[in-house]
Amino acid sequence: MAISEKAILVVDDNKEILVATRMLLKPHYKKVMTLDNPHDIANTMAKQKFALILLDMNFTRDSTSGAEGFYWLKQIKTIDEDAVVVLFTAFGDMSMAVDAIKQGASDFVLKPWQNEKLLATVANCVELNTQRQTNKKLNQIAQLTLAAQNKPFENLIAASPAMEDVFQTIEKAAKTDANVLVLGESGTGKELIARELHKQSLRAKQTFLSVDMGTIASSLFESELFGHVKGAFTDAKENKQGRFELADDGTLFLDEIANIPLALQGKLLTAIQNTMITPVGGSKQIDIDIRLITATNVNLYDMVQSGNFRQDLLYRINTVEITLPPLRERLHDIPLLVEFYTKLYSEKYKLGNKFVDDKTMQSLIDYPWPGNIRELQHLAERAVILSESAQLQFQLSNKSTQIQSMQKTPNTYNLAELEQHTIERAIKDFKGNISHAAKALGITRASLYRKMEKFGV
Ligand SMILES: Nc1ncnc2c1ncn2[C@@H]1O[C@H](COP(=O)(O)OP(=O)(O)OP(=O)(O)O)[C@@H](O)[C@H]1O
Repeated sequence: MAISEKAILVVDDNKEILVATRMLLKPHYKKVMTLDNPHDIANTMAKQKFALILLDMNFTRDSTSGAEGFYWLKQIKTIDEDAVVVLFTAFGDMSMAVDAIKQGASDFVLKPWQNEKLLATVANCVELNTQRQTNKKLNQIAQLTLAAQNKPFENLIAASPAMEDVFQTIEKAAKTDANVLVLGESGTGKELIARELHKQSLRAKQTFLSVDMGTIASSLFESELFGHVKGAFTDAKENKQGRFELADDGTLFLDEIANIPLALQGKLLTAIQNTMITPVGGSKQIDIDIRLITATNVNLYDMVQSGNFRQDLLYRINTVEITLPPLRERLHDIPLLVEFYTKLYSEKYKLGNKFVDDKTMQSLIDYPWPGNIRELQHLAERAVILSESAQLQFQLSNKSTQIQSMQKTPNTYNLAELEQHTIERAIKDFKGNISHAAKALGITRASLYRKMEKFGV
């Protein structure tokens, strides 16, 4: 067995015992210290961290009660609550053993001991100490991560003046239960803002439930939002709670709110107004208490004008409105975001330190970022993976070529080129609304994003 680096302390007033334990343990543990006076425990513990303390129960001659052992056990635990202590005595009995464990000892050894047994007990307890230390470290890391995540604006990178108003509105609105509508182009961070509002709200410890209305088939909208009862329709084999009920007491974030069909908009309005829902096929109303945050990259006011969005619903959901500026209007943020994501992906893929030279950074600041922060994030990830040196190269798509290619149908039979062209055309025709473009293309939003990434659209 390899010699362990761990330190062990033995405390006993019988010097023969100290010599015997030292001889037994020394071949296995690098540091074995002994004390014949328990009053020296505090000083010794202050100088050295021990993986295990073997402690005698009875220090005064003729004493058999174990009271002294319990006293010193308590002192050790006061100094270090994680200390692993094994008590030994010549007069032990089971009830004393149980008491010792209750008071924080990890194990109990009877004198005279069998060498093998004592070594096994020591090895087990040293392992216990290692586990305790690891768990403590993990807990600390988890707490720090949680604290970092819960710090206001911790995950939001923004230093540009254009974002100052946004942060101020979040601070004012978060603590109220007001409904918030977040507007902004695709990829500007609307969901992140919704999460920030929740994090700073009085509901922070409750659920934050995000529902992307762009990915739910319109025939399932009502059941997804309000739930259904068994037998309500062919596939309704069980009662199912809807998103409103699942988010009860917390925050419900409805992304791509413009995708809700007119027929359901009235039901949504009633649910918000009455703070009650009725599952599909059910007759019982259920009270709900949610904070509603909605988001869209479509101009809802235009939709109201064209009769595609109910004005009364718009006025219900937009008590507070937050408009996120596109990245091209947040020039100060571009270098910060580039650095943030470069570091993140270099660490994630363990690719060492990467950097962006001034000329490249300037080209990133000048680039119009049609896909906003999502695009920057993807390009940074790709640059980190593909760059052969520490100096990063970004593959920015050329906007003018893009616009030209959008206008002409390519004279080719190449399927990939035709696919790219159709995707670009759909995005253009639906004015950047990814949900609508994906729907028209007959694919999901996630798959459209993947294809956009692949073609550098
Ligand atoms: N201020 C920011 N700092 C760091 N990362 C950000 C910031 N804003 C957005 N991001 C990142 O950009 C990506 C897109 O953000 P998000 O999904 O919130 O955008 P969105 O506006 O909701 O997009 P969509 O309209 O397509 O749903 C996410 O990975 C998010 O973490």
